[in-house]
Amino acid sequence: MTAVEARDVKLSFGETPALRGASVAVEPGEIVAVMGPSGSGKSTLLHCLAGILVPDSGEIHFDGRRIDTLSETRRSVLRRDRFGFVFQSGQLVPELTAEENVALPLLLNGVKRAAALKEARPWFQRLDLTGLERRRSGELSGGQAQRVALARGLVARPGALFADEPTGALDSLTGEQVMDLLVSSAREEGTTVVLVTHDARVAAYADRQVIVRDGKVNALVTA
Ligand SMILES: Nc1ncnc2c1ncn2[C@@H]1O[C@H](COP(=O)(O)OP(=O)(O)OP(=O)(O)O)[C@@H](O)[C@H]1O
Repeated sequence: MTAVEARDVKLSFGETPALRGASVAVEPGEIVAVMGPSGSGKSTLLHCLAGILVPDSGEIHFDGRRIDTLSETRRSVLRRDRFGFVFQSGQLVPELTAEENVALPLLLNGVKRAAALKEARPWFQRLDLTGLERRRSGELSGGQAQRVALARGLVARPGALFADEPTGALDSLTGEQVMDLLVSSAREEGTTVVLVTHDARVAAYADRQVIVRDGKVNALVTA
């Protein structure tokens, strides 16, 4: 059984076809990098796989279950309970401390504040963020903020982590540190990862790379 799968997915924004029959199947625990030129449909594919966008046709499956036919409410519950997300930058809540940001998915899942913060704290050591628990996002470097975002993406032990250019705003050394930690944490947790990047060095951390071109996944490269 695949963990995350798109079958012949088509999606247009008005007159613009973003996906023209995209298929990809990700195994449980696999880390797949989605590469391809700008505008080829990478983010749209990620958003379809994560149940954010609903394709015009085709199917999306998670853990053997079709998810594109679920209601918006059920998809949003699925995203909250089973998926983690890391985006390019700026996605921490500025009013919250770093540890509150990490605890956020647990709080949204109904975990009590003290218990959520207790679960959040070990991630600071794991992701080399010790001492930064009480800082707000404005007081963190770009790399620190991305590691906080990564901790937040993984804290609720999601079945799948969806990352869209998670190192896009970082210099290459900082980006590699974030990727190292993303890959090692995902492997320890057995989390399936779908990662959009146009950086070949970032994609090299994945088990497998797929290339999106003109809205189709038309090339497979084994890393
Ligand atoms: N919300 C939207 N409304 C209209 N058109 C959109 C929207 N989102 C994406 N598109 C169009 O769909 C196509 C695919 O976009 P997408 O963002 O998936 O590409 P991408 O490969 O992720 O690009 P990039 O690498 O530049 O982020 C592009 O032609 C884009 O202009």
